[in-house]
Amino acid sequence: MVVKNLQKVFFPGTENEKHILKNVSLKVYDGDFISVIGNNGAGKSTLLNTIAGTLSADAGEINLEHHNVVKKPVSYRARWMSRVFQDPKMGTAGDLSVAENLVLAQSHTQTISLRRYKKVDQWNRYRKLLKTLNMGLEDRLETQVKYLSGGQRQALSLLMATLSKPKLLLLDEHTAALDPKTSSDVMNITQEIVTREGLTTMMITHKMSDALKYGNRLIMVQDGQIKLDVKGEEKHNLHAEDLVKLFQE
Ligand SMILES: Nc1ncnc2c1ncn2[C@@H]1O[C@H](COP(=O)(O)OP(=O)(O)OP(=O)(O)O)[C@@H](O)[C@H]1O
Repeated sequence: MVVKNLQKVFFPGTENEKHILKNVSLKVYDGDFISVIGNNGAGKSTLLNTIAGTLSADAGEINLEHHNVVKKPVSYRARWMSRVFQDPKMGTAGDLSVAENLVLAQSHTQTISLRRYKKVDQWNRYRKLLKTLNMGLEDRLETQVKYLSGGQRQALSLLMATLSKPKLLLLDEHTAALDPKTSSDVMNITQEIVTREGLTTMMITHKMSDALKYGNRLIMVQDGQIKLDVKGEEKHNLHAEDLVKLFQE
């Protein structure tokens, strides 16, 4: 994905006019796993929202799979993108069972009927996939999702978001609402799925330790611009204190 000169202005032409994305350009390479950090209000979610299409950009380009999607609706971009939000309830349907949720996620790219999901091969496939999450969900295929814990539900959201192997996975503080142990479990699952499927991923996090530990690349957004963009060895050599200093500049 290539983002070029992306701009977002809230309340244009009024005294409250706010330039939130100031000509942001970013080249995301296939297989990049990017941690996105930055102060509250820096523009991280706005960046993800304009990429996903839930917010329209005021100027700039977003090139995805050789299409400039900047003016395309969310539904058009959704064929290439998946997203997991902070609230585990956002990515799953509480009144449907675990299996039914997986059918819905699969029907994103394939025609599959809710009535036929119990076919044995499908059922076994789901069981196998759920087992990889290590959250005991493989034995709860018929449980309504609203009865799962936040961690189980977020792990399921992650599985659903990645079932159709998106070209871009957007994680918007997806572990922020979880307790430390569950958050760490969900991060490990994230790492495993992203690596196994080779998914290109952008993950907003406020946890410096996660930003440093996970992914091959780290960007810091500050005041609507990309202040830091490091990868590989350079990222590996960064420490939390370096980031804290940058936050204060
Ligand atoms: N729909 C909106 N209308 C007006 N202002 C908005 C809107 N969405 C975000 N903003 C403002 O844009 C700025 C950037 O918000 P954004 O949510 O992108 O920041 P963030 O870096 O994700 O922050 P946080 O870490 O707190 O989630 C903030 O000042 C916010 O108040």
